[in-house]
Amino acid sequence: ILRGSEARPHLKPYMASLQLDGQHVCGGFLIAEQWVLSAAHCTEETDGKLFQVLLGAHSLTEPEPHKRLYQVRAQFPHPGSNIHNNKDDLLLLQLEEKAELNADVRVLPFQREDRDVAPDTMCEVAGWGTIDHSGTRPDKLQQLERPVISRDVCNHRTRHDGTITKNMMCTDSRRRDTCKGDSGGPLVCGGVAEGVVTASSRVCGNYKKPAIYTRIAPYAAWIDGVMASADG
Ligand SMILES: CC(C)CC(=O)Nc1cccc(-c2cccc(CN)c2)c1
Repeated sequence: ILRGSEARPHLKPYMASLQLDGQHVCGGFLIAEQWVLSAAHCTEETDGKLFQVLLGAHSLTEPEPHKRLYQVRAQFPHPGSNIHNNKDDLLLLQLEEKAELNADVRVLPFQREDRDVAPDTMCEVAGWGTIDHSGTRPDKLQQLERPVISRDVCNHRTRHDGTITKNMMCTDSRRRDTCKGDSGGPLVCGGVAEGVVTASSRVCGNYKKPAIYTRIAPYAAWIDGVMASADG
């Protein structure tokens, strides 16, 4: 998160840190006791290894009462996702066991009605992604409030030039923006997860490249189907 602020500790108890060998790679969030939603492109540099999922954390390094690292039983990238574009950029992770829910670990509901969030709506995004252009990583969760911008503005030829589909949404990226390592985190509008951070053009803080999110509502059936089939 570029030019955000430290989140109030444990006030976003749905936040997950997807880790490899103890290193934060991407964000995610708890959508059910045994399921975390994130971004498929986060698996680009994992060469087949499974993530570990840190829940209940504010600091990535300090001991905290309800902080716990969960093993992942299985990862389900959306079948339509690929490394060449941002399409269907969703990843479901089934935890090895149900997460222990408490004040610092809670499920976040996601939007199921497939209707665009109105432009200028203020939404919030959080993550442990880089906080400056030198790639400095924060130890503590950062947050940022950003206004939604219309798909037409986001698709302008000087912005994302028609690549934003009806399954994506955008927020203003002037100065304050999501960045590397924030992918997979939720865009929360009115207490409901409306989108999942995608890497889009992999530039940060440039107003000509608004932040892009995969809208969740169009994928509700896919999410329910995977959870139902894998839970048995
Ligand atoms: C395996 C993955 C971590 C690779 C990756 O995602 N790289 C990467 C590099 C630069 C910017 C970003 C990035 C993320 C989220 C939002 C944005 C744009 N606001 C950029 C993402």
